[in-house]
Amino acid sequence: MTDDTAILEATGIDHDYGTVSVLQDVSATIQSGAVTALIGPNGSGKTTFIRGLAGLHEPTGGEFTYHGPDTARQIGYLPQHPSFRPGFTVIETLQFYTALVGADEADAMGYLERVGLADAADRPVEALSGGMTRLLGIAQATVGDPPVVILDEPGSGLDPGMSMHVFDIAADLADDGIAVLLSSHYLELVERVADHVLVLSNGQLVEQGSIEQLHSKLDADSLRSVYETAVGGDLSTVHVQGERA
Ligand SMILES: Nc1ncnc2c1ncn2[C@@H]1O[C@H](COP(=O)(O)OP(=O)(O)OP(=O)(O)O)[C@@H](O)[C@H]1O
Repeated sequence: MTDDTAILEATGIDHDYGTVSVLQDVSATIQSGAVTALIGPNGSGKTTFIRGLAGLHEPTGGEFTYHGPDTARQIGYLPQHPSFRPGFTVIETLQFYTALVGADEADAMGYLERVGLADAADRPVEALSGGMTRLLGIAQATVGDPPVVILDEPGSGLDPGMSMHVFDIAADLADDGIAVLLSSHYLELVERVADHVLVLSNGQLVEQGSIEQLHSKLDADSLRSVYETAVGGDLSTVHVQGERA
């Protein structure tokens, strides 16, 4: 993995909400053919950074640069709380998204099969459980085969088997050459699939590297131990940025 494969780049990103600064000078690259994991405590700025990478909001400072091919869809995105327009079935919903990116509607079932949701194809989206809605969100993020797929907490709300399955999907996408960025609190699963890890704490990138590099740098034998050393402080308190916590 070298910078030659960097497809998405964040340079000196600052993000403020009003007077509250939640990201400070964050720089990172996302590589093709690799899973990059973004980890950090609640409120550390992961979703804010991810939404910026996905082009959903402008940073206060710095810039995001996309270096990839000029495809119909460049970045697929799973939001932290996916929701779909009621009144349509699962397959109709995915067919809508495939049509939107100019892909073949007949491919919709393939995207559903990949996330294990084919049996729910004819179910109305409002009848899906929380976990099934997230799986549909992951399928939606891959529609049109974008070269970058960004998944905000893909394992959240899924049972242990399905969360392992979605991390395996992320690894498979990377094996196919896609740049995958995911955020997660499931450190054991991150450790299993991530090629590169970004550790965000209190709005700053405090560590980054491969699992092996982080183990060796922080003299740690697990990602959990890397996390605890890198994040430090009181792990049982949410640090509310801009407030005294
Ligand atoms: N729209 C907003 N307006 C004001 N503050 C916001 C907004 N969105 C997020 N924040 C604040 O920015 C900080 C970072 O939030 P963010 O959602 O990026 O963190 P996170 O690392 O994704 O957290 P979690 O792991 O809990 O999902 C938090 O203090 C949050 O309250």
